[in-house]
Amino acid sequence: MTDRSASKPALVVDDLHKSFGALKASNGITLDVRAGEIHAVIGPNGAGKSTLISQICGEIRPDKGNVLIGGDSMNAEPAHQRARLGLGRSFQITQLCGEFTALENVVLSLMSRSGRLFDLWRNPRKNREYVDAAMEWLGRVGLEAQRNALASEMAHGERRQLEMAVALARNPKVLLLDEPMAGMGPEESAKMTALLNSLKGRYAVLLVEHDMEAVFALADRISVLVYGKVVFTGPASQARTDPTVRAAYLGEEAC
Ligand SMILES: Nc1ncnc2c1ncn2[C@@H]1O[C@H](COP(=O)(O)OP(=O)(O)OP(=O)(O)O)[C@@H](O)[C@H]1O
Repeated sequence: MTDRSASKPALVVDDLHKSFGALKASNGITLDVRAGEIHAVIGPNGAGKSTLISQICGEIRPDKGNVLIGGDSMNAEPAHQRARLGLGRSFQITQLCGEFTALENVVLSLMSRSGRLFDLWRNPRKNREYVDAAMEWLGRVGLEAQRNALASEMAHGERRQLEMAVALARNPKVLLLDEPMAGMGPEESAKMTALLNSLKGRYAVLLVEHDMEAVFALADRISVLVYGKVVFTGPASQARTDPTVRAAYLGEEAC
């Protein structure tokens, strides 16, 4: 068995600062995600979770601090280059092509990863290699049977599963999951939790999620963000009982 604690972090966030006017949305955030680890970031509304993700992705520039992937600083890299260097993301609001089928969405993702988007003018389904690979990803997220369904006509939970297939098809090293359970009922949440559980150990995952049941079922470590500051980082089992966490966020939910 590999000793994960000894491995170099796949993602490092080092002293990140970001203000919007007088509001410090990130106030010196430092955390890391190790290879194969699910590290959940939780915190109350407005704590700065989305702002953190946007800075990791390169959509928002920090005022100060650094984001490193595999030990390399990303500060000078635009968002598309970070994606190319191994940063995958599933969005809080779905980003699929609604007029394309589930299969076509994954094929397009594979094409964009291989830099062959110039093939777009052709019918993407003609390309056997992409179609076979896309089918495999659809199988991994449990959507084989829905391959010909239009993304816009799929149920919310299925669209989120498809989004995961689209993100995974790009072969990310680090996966940022921004509220993957948002808008899901208990059944869909349980399905997504099972899917994320099946990915455990293969990717470095930073998970932002309000669904505490899912967080405690999945996370190896939890960081708690309050007013743009990390007030706790540690194993999920400690987060449940830590007095700072309980006072800041979990309250009676953790009981
Ligand atoms: N572009 C912006 N301009 C001004 N203020 C912003 C901007 N983006 C975020 N904020 C503010 O920064 C703070 C952190 O917001 P953020 O969306 O990162 O929090 P969050 O933890 O993701 O919240 P939620 O759980 O509700 O999604 C909030 O007070 C928010 O109003």
